[in-house]
Amino acid sequence: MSVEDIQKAKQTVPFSRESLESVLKRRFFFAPSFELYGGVSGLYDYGPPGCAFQANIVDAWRKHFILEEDMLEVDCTMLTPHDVLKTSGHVDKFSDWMCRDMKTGEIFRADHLVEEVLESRLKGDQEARGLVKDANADAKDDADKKKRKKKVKEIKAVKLDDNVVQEYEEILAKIDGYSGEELGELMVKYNIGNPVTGETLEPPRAFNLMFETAIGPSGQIKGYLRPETAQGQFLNFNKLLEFNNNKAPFASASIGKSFRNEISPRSGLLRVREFLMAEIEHFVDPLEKSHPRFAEIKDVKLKFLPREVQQSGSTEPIESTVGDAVSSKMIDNETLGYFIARIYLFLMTIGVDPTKLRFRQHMANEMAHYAADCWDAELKTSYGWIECVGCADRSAYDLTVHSNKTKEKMVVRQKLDEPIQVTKWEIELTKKLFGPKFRKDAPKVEAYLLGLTQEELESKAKDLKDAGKIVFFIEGIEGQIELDDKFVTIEQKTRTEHVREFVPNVIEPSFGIGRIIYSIFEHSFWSRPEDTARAVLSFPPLVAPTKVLLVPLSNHPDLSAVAQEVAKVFRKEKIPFKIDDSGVSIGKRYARNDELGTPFGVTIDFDSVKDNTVTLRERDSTKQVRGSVEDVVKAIREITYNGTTWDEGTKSLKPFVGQTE
Ligand SMILES: Nc1ncnc2c1ncn2[C@@H]1O[C@H](COP(=O)(O)OP(=O)(O)OP(=O)(O)O)[C@@H](O)[C@H]1O
Repeated sequence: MSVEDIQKAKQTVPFSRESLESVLKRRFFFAPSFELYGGVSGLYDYGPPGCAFQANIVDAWRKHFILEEDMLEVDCTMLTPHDVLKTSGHVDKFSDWMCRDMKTGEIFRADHLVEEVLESRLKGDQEARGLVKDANADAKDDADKKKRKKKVKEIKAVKLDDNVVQEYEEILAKIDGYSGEELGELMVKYNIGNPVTGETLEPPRAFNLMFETAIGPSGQIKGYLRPETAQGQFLNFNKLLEFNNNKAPFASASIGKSFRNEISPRSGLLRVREFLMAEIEHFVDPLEKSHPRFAEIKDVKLKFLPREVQQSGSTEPIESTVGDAVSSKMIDNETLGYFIARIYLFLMTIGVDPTKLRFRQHMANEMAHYAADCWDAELKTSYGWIECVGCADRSAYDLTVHSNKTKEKMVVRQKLDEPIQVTKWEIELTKKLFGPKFRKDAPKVEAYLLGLTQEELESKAKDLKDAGKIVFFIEGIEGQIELDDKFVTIEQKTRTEHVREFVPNVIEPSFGIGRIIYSIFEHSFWSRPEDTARAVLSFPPLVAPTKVLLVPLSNHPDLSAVAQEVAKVFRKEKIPFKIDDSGVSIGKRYARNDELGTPFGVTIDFDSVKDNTVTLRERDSTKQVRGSVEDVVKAIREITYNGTTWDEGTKSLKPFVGQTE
């Protein structure tokens, strides 16, 4: 069955989240954690097919990025001490805006609340204008009708003024960029309160999303569960640079769990409190952000939603090649463009629907102040457009702040062809005076002064000149420290340098694996038009949890014996398979596996006993071909792992019209 045929089937039987959820639950792809105890929102366990699917996606990610790009993988601890996350800015700024209903105690995430309320008012407006089709037109049965009716009831059909519609649309296009204060103003201006009771809510206040903990029995080391894997990679920068023979650019990568205490996690796997992330930190010269392999991807055509389009209140993407997007400066630089294209190619490999993917640029107020540019790969789901991969140019921020805090240089040294004259602030210490004055603290004070940045030295030089002394504090040393020019001199000096030192900039593609997994569930889910109860998950064979369903036609011992022989071959070839020798009809057995997304069925019948041939069935088209076990296994291997098409992979096999579904 071609992609077009599946699209047609999807149009005939519209997507239903309830049906998908029922399949995912029934087949135990994932389930709420601690269900027996009532569950905790935002925490999920993956079952066998979910685990296999996730493992295959991670494997594809590792091959697509780490192997293909020769990245340096690290696996860092999830427990992070306070100082690290204080320096990175997470302790002070990693928060969302929450508001509380003083009467009911309910808590809402302010931006999501504004978004939901305005969206539902716009839907109500559409309905009042007669633009919404009868919600029950394609209801499956009475129960379905009831469910829909309940939903429709929640949306009040109220016509809005045209200018209000425009204001709402503009706000929604910029919803990710508002501050708490701005959200509070919007809530007052548009009378947004508790959506059920209408009660006014407290003004939004910042809620830090990190889970706090204490490390060690004394509880004295304050720490957090990491909210991203990035910090571990930054802190290992010097070791990685050395491992890479001191050459840049290079990239590190890490796959692991991150934790965020989301305010109100309600959209299944899309917003959870513990999730698997795969992150890349590509360290690049700030003056040279071209990419040696850019030519390979420059013709990739993508849908972009740049800042200017969003500012105008539109959500209509622009189609452009990555090459044009970089040369027109829509994307800041080649390396960022290269990664955006590689993200796209990866998402295509694992089964994302290209018509439901766009790259949205962050608005200026949505980006961290240090970021040079940032694009999100957003996937369309029944929950709307969801950010699944962030791709940011974080400039030199992270390495600079950690280096300033720890006084450890984090720089790349590049030998220059021609020496250059460099003027810098330099500090000199009269060390023999430090011992008597500071005793055991002398080394600490010296290290502090020698670690001052150029900006700090400039300002201290001014203090020394104007006030005759410098004044500073050091953590762990009591009181303020004052030093005059007998202890330190700070001067600008010009020297000839043969080596250039620079703090690399970081381009960071950051993948939320769970969000991608859920989006693929939605993108690959459809029902057979001839029997709408028969649902299929059309995963690409590469990532499908199980590749083959092995089905003996009956329980006859001769067939079981052949099945065991064929199973041995799959085991040897390391092709994940399952035998289904349950007594149920072959159609039922296939239907069960369509729901698990198993791409191939291999059927064993009485001819197999005679001539060692088997039937190979393709999940989507239900096409069947026949050949020797050896040829069938070869075809499965080619199609699954080498990306060969069905027609190409099975051309040496004979078409087969035999067992019916
Ligand atoms: N609560 C979550 N549950 C699942 N995945 C998440 C969650 N938060 C972030 N991610 C994933 O991690 C990736 C990188 O995180 P990033 O900090 O850029 O997200 P974010 O901008 O905070 O997301 P959002 O605005 O949706 O909360 C996201 O693209 C997403 O795929």
